[in-house]
Amino acid sequence: MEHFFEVTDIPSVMALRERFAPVATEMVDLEDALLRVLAEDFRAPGDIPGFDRSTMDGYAVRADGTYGAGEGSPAYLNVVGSVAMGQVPDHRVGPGEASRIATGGMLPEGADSVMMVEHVGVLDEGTIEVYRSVAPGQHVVARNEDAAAGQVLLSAGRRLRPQEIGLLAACGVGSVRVHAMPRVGIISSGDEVVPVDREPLPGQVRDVNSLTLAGMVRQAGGRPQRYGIVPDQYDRLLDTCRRALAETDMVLVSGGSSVGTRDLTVQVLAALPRSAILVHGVSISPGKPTILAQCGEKAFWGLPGHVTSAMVVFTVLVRPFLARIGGCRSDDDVRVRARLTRNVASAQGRVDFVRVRLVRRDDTLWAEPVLGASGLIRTMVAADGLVAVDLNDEGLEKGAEVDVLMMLS
Ligand SMILES: Nc1nc2c(c(=O)[nH]1)N[C@H]1C(S)=C(S)[C@@H](COP(=O)(O)OP(=O)(O)OC[C@H]3O[C@@H](n4cnc5c(N)ncnc54)[C@H](O)[C@@H]3O)O[C@H]1N2
Ligand code: MOO
Repeated sequence: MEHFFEVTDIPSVMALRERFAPVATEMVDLEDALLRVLAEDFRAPGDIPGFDRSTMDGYAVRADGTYGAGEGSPAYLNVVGSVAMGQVPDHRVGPGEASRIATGGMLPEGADSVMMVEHVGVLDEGTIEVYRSVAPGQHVVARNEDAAAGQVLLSAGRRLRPQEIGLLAACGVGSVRVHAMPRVGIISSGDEVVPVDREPLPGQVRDVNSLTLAGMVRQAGGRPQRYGIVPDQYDRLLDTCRRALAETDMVLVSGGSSVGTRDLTVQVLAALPRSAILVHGVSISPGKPTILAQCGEKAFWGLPGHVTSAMVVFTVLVRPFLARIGGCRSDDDVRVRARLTRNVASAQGRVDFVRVRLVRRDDTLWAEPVLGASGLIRTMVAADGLVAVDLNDEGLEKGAEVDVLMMLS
């Protein structure tokens, strides 16, 4: 009987991440920093906005001079000047005084709040009456409210979204140190696999995995590098794997990861320079025949050939490793809560990943299992995410609340 591999559970695979160090860093212009991973803590170089700033059109005032003011008992203030936008006011505001100010203007010395123009009556050029009271700080953004000088605003390992780029821009940063985008080599293997532009003969299939995996690498902030399709020949596979290993930071080879006579991947990975097989078989479904080798400092994955299995393994296992070598310390996973539309059966001793489609009905988000073999790409096309049925569960019941791990779009 064919000896099958020992399986490793998901937490044990995840613990292996620390064997792989983040890739080098580089400086990029702020304009090119979107979705890159910050390589060092970023501290505010000064207070932002740097001056007390009005958030309304109106009059800069001293709050204590407005206390008790109302429609029937207005407070009277002398207008001592106007604040020009983008300039330091040339006057101060004393007791019983006010200064005209627009949204974004710098508060004159002495003023601590802003009275909205709607709550003011102009009596003459130099006098207003105010019909409300304001509290100190009302309608004002303080000089260090966005950031105080020296404060750590962004920690290393953070993926930069448009708002983080905006914060860096507000701090006057023109370029920023980020981790390089990890290069990920992608190899498809199998005598039956043909390029997408070729008409498959009976028994052949077009190469799907090169494209799906390249797309997922990109979504995860990596740079895919494709090495095409290699037939089930030891020397040719070894040669291509060696080249990919030398030229990239992590490699994925799909197909041939199981235990069939032509499943060469594990032998090839074991023959790579400074290689150790860390995992051959993971207690998940789909995706059990997954291999993880360490070749020198780099991770080399053997993914199942089945198109859905390869995508599930990427989502559940490879992506966290890619995040790690990309220097990312935040969890990029997006999960939503939903209720199952039907019972889901599962085997004990492995984590089953059920593909689900999300449907909103009666104000409830429902997860509807998508059925079909793991060799069918249409099941992934129909799915919005994955629901994990735990190692010790025999299944989940209709109506059960579940976490849906979303496939990124
Ligand atoms: N006796 C057993 N047989 C199998 C087991 C098992 O436990 N015992 N596991 C099954 C599972 S689960 C999977 S998944 C597959 C994984 O097998 P391999 O990783 O060795 O993959 P292949 O046999 O090479 O291919 C599987 C399937 O996928 C197609 N394929 C391969 N590459 C591509 C590609 N780039 N694009 C599209 N389709 C691809 C290939 O033609 C096969 O149909 O093993 C089971 N067997
Ligand atoms: O792992 Mo296989 O991927 O169950 O289809």
